[in-house]
Amino acid sequence: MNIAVIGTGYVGLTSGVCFAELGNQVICADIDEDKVNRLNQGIIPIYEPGLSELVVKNKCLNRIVFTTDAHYAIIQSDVIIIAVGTPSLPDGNVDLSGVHAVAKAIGQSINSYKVIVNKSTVPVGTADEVKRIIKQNMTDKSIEFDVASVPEFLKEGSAIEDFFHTDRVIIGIDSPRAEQILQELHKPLKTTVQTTDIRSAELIKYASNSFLAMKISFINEIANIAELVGADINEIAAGVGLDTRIGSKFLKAGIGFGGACFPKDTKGLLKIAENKGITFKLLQEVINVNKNQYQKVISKLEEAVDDLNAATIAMLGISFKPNTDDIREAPSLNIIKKLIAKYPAMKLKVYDPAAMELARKVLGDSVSYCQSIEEAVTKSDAMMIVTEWEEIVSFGLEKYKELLKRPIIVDGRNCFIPDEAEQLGISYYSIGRISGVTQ
Ligand SMILES: NC(=O)C1=CN([C@@H]2O[C@H](COP(=O)(O)OP(=O)(O)OC[C@H]3O[C@@H](n4cnc5c(N)ncnc54)[C@H](O)[C@@H]3O)[C@@H](O)[C@H]2O)C=CC1
Ligand SMILES: O=C(O)[C@H]1O[C@H](OP(=O)(O)OP(=O)(O)OC[C@H]2O[C@@H](n3ccc(=O)[nH]c3=O)[C@H](O)[C@@H]2O)[C@H](O)[C@@H](O)[C@@H]1O
Repeated sequence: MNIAVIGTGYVGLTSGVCFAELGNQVICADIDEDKVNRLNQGIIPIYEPGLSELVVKNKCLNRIVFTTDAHYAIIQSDVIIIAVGTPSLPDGNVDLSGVHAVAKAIGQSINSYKVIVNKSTVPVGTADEVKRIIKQNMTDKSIEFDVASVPEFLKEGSAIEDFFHTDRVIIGIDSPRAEQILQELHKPLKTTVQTTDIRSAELIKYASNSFLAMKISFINEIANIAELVGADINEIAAGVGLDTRIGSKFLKAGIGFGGACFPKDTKGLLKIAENKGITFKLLQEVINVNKNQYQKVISKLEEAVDDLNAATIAMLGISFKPNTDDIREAPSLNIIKKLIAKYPAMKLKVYDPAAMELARKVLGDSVSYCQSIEEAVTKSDAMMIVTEWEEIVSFGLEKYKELLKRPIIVDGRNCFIPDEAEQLGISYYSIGRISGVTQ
């Protein structure tokens, strides 16, 4: 099948190259000239395991090309996937300007029957708007087209794995002709395909992300109770998760959810409801709990270190989760901002296996950047773990103890067992567990 993907970010690039890998001809278009130039040289603009190899392979096989020319991408293709960003506006509503711009471009360029697939996360009713904008901009009004909603469920850090082994494909559609094409396109994924009406598909995406966010805020609230009553949140999550009606995933307590999607999509759903006169109080609380959760590591650091203004603190992990360089809405940024404001003389040494370049752009010279865990931790008065990268966990408690000036670890991701830290003489503070403080 000939496919155009408009918007070559985390979703567009991943789905574009995965559809190419399945044997389709894919043209990826993006307005970011620099990104397209780099992709044409085989340079991948994001850190995503396995992505580079797949792009290089499919470029060599001439199954994927990158261009800034959306017109070219549109006229060459039978299926056009919209995968542009849909960030939050200051009032929490969703910024659809990118989606609208693509719809206009499709209307202006459409030359034959196309299926337009919206993969961006968009409020209910957007497919209708896309249809209207395309029609408005068509010169030959006799050309037929269909609009579908096929939301994306991949996670950053495991995007390729998630694409090929997704739990489900949701096809929101109102035309048998388009449905057949999209069934055919997704057939090689050998997964459950649910076809539904377009509006339900659009809402399935927000409901899914908000439900997962709710699980995280719920377990974080239980963690806060566990800490006060002397229980262990990891044990609790394991026990609760054994109930298959609840499930064991997304019950990891920590410093709250970040990233480009949960914070944006929970706010987005709140607005979708509000615009229909509904106050989604439960979701509002999910957001409220998350807003405070990052402060846990700060209060624990304050408890552990007397004079933070005179201290050198190592911070390990900046990305919003491991295996990505994405720092959008990362809890690390809030932690850093707050610590700097409260303790202007504190020396903050940061290290992340992949996100240093992006962090530098956002944080400037407000922190010291380190090339390695060793550099960050050596002679620091305490360290914080903010992202549970494998490199950071496998470094091991013994080595941390050896390098730190004072053996204090504030772990926002529960990477270690408190008793083991205590046995090594480390003052270990984690989330939802009794702190193994040694004097
Ligand atoms: N990042 C993720 O893990 C997931 C994201 N989503 C959703 O997918 C959508 C895209 O997200 P990301 O890939 O993270 O965004 P991104 O910000 O990484 O990429 C968006 C791309 O679209 C390009 N773009 C913007 N306007 C354009 C236009 N008019 N024409 C052509 N290109 C244009 C930008 O230059 C950028 O390269 C969002 O709605 C997001 O909520 C859904 C599932 C997973
Ligand atoms: O719409 C999207 O963009 C995507 O959003 C999330 O994917 P992603 O944001 O990449 O990453 P997650 O693994 O979901 O993690 C999100 C945040 O929640 C946190 N988290 C996750 C799981 C958990 O148990 N505890 C927890 O604190 C992570 O540290 C991270 O900050 C969803 O998991 C994807 O299904 C969805 O497609």
